[in-house]
Amino acid sequence: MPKTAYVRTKPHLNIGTMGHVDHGKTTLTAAITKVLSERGTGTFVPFDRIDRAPEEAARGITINIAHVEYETDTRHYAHIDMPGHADYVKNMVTGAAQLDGAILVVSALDGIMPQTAEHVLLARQVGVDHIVVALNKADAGDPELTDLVELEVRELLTAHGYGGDSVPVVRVSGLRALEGDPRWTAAVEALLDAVDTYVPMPVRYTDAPFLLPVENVLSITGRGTVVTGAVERGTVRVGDRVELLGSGTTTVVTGLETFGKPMDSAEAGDNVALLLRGVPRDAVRRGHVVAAPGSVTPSRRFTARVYVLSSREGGRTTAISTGYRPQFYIRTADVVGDVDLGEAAVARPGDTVHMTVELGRDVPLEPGLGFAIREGGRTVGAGTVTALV
Ligand SMILES: Nc1nc2c(ncn2[C@@H]2O[C@H](COP(=O)(O)OP(=O)(O)OP(=O)(O)O)[C@@H](O)[C@H]2O)c(=O)[nH]1
Ligand SMILES: [Mg+2]
Repeated sequence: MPKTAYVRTKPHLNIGTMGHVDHGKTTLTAAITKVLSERGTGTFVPFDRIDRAPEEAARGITINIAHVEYETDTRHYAHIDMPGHADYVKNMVTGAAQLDGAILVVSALDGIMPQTAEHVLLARQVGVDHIVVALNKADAGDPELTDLVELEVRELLTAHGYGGDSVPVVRVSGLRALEGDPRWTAAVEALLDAVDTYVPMPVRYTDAPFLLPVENVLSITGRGTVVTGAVERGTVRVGDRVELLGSGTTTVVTGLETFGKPMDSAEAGDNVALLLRGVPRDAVRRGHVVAAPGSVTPSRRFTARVYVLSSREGGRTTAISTGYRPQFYIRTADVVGDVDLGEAAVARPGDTVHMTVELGRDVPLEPGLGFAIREGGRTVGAGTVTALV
C-alpha cells in the first residue's frame, strides 16, 4: 500500500513530558493522544505503545516509538515521552536537546522529587526555554496539599530562571482523562491550550547548513541503513549528499520520512528518518552527526562554563579537581573528557566554574552548545561551550 506523503499545513513544534519516575508522564501522553483523537486531529496511542524500548519498535523506516505526533487546532507536535528513572537521564538530555517546550509532570500526591529538580536543571541547560506544568493525579490529591505542591513547583522553576509566577500550572488527571471522565478530559484540553499559547514558535535556522545529531540507527532489509533524529538546522532533500561525522564518510540521502510518512525535504525542527545509500549498519552510531559536507569541523578541546550540581540536586558530595575525567553528553554523543580547572584547580558542588576540556575524540562543537557531565550513572554538572581552543 502506498504511503501518504507528509503535508505541512501547520507549524511544527517538538515538545515532551519530563519529570520524576511514576508521576504519570506516559499516562498523560496517552491521554493527550486520546483527547485529540476524539477531536479528530490525532491518533490515539495507548500506554503500552508509548512505553516501549526503541529497539522493540524498530519496524520500517520510522522513528522511535517514544515519539508520538498529534495536532491541536493551530499546531503539529512531535511529542517525546521521557523516562523518569535516573538511569535514563542520558535519554532525557538527548531528547530534551530537541525540545521547543516541555510539559513538566509533577504528581500532586508526591510533589517535587529528585528527578523533578534534575530535569528542570537539565532542561534549562540544554536550552528548553518554556515549561508548562501538569500537576498530575489531581483526581486523587487533596486540594490544599495540591496548592502547596503548586507553590513548591513555581519556586523550583523560578530558582532555575523559568519565571515560576507566570508559568501555566494545570491540574490534570491523565488516568481519568484516559478513562473518558469529562472533567479530566477538559483539564487535558486546558493543558494543551496552555502549551499552544505559552510555548512560542521558535526561530528555525532553515537557511543554515544541514545538521542532524543521530539518535538511533536502524537497518531495513533490502533498503539499507536508516538514521533518525531531529534536524537541528538547515534543510535536507532526497538526493542530497551528506557527511557522516564520526564515521568519516559521505553518502547520499535516498529516502526521508516523518512519522512513517514520506517527505521530499525536511527542515530544522523536523523529527525524521533518513535512508542513507551504501552505509553499513555498524558504520554509524548514536552520537554521530549527519551534516552538509564541509560545514562542520569536529574538534576536542574547548572552554566551558559549568555548574557543578549540589548533592541536593543529585550531584556529588565532594569537590572536583583538575585531572577529573567524567563523561560528557553533547547532543546525542557520550564522550569521556579531561577537565582542567586552571588556577581555581578545585570546584565544589554548587559552584559555577570555567574549565578547559579535552575530549577523548573529535565531536562537532560550537560556542553556546549545552552539555551535561555524568559520572557513575548520575548527572554531576551542566555546562555551555564558551570557546574552541
Ligand atoms: N490516580 C492517578 N494515578 C495515575 C495518574 N496518572 C498516572 N497514574 C498512575 O501512576 C503510575 C505511573 O504512571 P506512568 O504514566 O507509568 O508514569 P511515568 O511518569 O511515565 O513513569 P516512568 O516512565 O517510569 O518515569 C501508574 O500506576 C499510573 O496508573 C493520575 O492522573 N491519577
Ligand atoms: Mg513513562
